[in-house]
Amino acid sequence: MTAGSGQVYVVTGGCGFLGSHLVRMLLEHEKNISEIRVFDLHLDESLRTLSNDRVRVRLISGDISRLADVQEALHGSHLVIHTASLVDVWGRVPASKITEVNVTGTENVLQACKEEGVQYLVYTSSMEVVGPNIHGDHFYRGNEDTEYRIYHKEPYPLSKAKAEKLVLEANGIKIKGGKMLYTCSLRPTGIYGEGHELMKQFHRQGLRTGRCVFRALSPAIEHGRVYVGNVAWMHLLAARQLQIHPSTLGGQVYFCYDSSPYKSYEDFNMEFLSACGFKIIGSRPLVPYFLLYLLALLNVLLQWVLHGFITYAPILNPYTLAVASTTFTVQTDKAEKHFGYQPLYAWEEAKMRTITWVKSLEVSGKDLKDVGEKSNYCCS
Ligand SMILES: NC(=O)c1ccc[n+]([C@@H]2O[C@H](COP(=O)([O-])OP(=O)(O)OC[C@H]3O[C@@H](n4cnc5c(N)ncnc54)[C@H](O)[C@@H]3O)[C@@H](O)[C@H]2O)c1
Ligand SMILES: C[C@@H](CO)CCC[C@@H](C)[C@H]1CC[C@H]2[C@@H]3[C@H](O)C=C4C[C@@H](O)CC[C@]4(C)[C@H]3CC[C@]12C
Repeated sequence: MTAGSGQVYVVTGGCGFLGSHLVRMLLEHEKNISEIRVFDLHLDESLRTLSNDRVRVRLISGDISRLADVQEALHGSHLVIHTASLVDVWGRVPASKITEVNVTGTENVLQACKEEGVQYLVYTSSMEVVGPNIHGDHFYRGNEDTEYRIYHKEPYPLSKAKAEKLVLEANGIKIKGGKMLYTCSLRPTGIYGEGHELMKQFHRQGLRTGRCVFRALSPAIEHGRVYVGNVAWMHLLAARQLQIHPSTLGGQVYFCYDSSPYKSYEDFNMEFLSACGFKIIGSRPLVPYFLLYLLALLNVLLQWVLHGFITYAPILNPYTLAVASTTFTVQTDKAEKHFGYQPLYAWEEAKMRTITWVKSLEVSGKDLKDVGEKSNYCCS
């Protein structure tokens, strides 16, 4: 059967940062679908207006950790792209909740595929299922076969690794109707682009310091980043090709990559923030690592003391510092070899799209008001 021809796709977490780009990507580039079911705990009603005379965008409110919700959403569908996840490395939610959503939620998706006879599942995993580990082992231009000392202690990476394992192990199981389930897993590195919540935080933080970013990380530490539009495009292609070549893609993992430059996390963010007059201060870290680590530990202590009163979840904690301070870059062409993936957006276009969006944060003025900025003050 050719891919498409009036198929029903389910996108779990379809109202999220990646999910919403994926819904728009499917609408624009997947010509053979008749319905996109956007399954999410928090619905973004604006997505409903994207329906057109060819494709219906159907918003379904539900909890991935409730099997009945997932079964109902998948009933009669052809393929699931499972992006729903609690993305938390800051201690905002309890570990049990992260496991409930990311692991039990994935178990529910697999169970529902089996019971509803859904043959194809593309899972949105993460670079974090590999690393970086907290030992500081660098992963330099690695690929899907690179040996690495994987060591997970934090709830989020643990949950993504467990979920991915479940998805890959489910490849080839018998489902209702005597057919087989085919699965594959995509591992984005740090995703950036329009709507990235963390970028909003960095922008707001920078406004508070007079558009100055004080360098805290070594510029020698490279972090792989990938544009959200290319991650969405890779998901679309994987979904399409999993149906045509299930024996090639089934049970496989693929890093998500594009031509975004390898840079330190801060220098990469400055590619966009500098277009708004932000300046990075210091050619090397302005504070020694041990002081940053002490600050990270203080944040953990404050989070513990304030627990129950307020949710104190600053960007910096020992885990995020460890990840930010360890090189993790991928260099692979497995997705190209297996299903013809080529980035849809070149770096320059991804950069300009992101800059346009970051600039829109200023136009809205909300951020400026929040931090009492009177003018476009630029530090020297
Ligand atoms: N953002 C990144 O840098 C990055 C990198 C690698 C992988 N990923 C993965 O990409 C996927 C999407 O991440 P994102 O950055 O778009 O996050 P996001 O938080 O913007 O989107 C996640 C979506 O899942 C939904 N969700 C959460 N709990 C749910 C539940 N119980 N039931 C139903 N829906 C629920 C949320 O409402 C949200 O819309 C995740 O699986 C994440 O692990 C993200
Ligand atoms: C020390 C600060 C001074 O500016 C900078 C801290 C940056 C960190 C908050 C981020 C550095 C690397 C990020 C992670 C990476 O991009 C990949 C991820 C995988 C994804 O599945 C979830 C998000 C994340 C863990 C991401 C989180 C933020 C960083 C640790």
